[in-house]
Amino acid sequence: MIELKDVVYCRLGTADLAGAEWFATNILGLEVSERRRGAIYFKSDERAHTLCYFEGDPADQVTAFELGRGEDLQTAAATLEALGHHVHYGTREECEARLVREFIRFRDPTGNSIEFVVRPETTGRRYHGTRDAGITGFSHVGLCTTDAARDEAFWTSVCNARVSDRIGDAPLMRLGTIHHSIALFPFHKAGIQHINHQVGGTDDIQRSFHFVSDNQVKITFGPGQHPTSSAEFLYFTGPDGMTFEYSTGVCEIHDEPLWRDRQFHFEPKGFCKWGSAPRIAAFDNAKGGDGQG
Ligand SMILES: O=C(O)c1cccc(O)c1O
Ligand SMILES: [Fe+2]
Repeated sequence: MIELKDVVYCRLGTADLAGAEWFATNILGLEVSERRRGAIYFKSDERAHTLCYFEGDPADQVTAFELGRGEDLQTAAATLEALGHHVHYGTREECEARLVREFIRFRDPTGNSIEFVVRPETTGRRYHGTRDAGITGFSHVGLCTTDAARDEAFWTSVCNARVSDRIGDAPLMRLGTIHHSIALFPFHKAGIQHINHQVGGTDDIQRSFHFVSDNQVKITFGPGQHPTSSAEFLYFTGPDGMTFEYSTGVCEIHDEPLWRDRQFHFEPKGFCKWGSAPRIAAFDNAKGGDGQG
């Protein structure tokens, strides 16, 4: 069993690095932690970085998870190779570009590019964005899946993810006590479906609803409240069509052996208690999988 501790960063390719920086700082509210040739690193909490935009193909999207120790990485690589995944060992330069000691990269069964990393850098310094979005930290990622049952089995039997709830066939899975760190949404191709940052409270969600729409950024869902995690949320569209979510009040699961995953409807009421309807293809049965949005 590959023991994942947490989701640690996303890397997103873009043809417009300056535009991505503008959005990440002025709309999303992240802090630039470092600029390097062809890449900008963003901070959202005490970690050295939780998002990196780099000059490249927008289809080049990576999600990274932290593992315990170097030995665990060797074991994980052997497990993945035995299952037929091609595993790439990060070179020294690639490790430096990710602020980690070691990492491996492979593709999940859908084809999502995944990195397992050891000893990602932290700063011990709090994050301070120039726009006060109230962000308390990077929290979860939604990945596209072309076969939810197959990919759920990968994350829960090859790795240690546990299903907290399902919306239709979409599993929301935890790695620690937070309701979910990774979620899988049926779609016709691989990719990061959304990137979540937690914010301090309802005020931040409401303030961002106005701020984001006043700045001509497309709001695709919310404000609303998820019946699953009970988090209040807002979704909007970033560079290259990426969906970003703010949420607050995500529940924690502490009764680990007793918790039973619950089944919710894959329709607006399974996604929102307040009556908001998603305008996000992978959240919509009618559109999911046909490639729109
Ligand atoms: O927080 C949740 O429960 C949730 C549910 C559906 C989709 C999401 O992105 C979520 O974060
Ligand atoms: Fe989410």
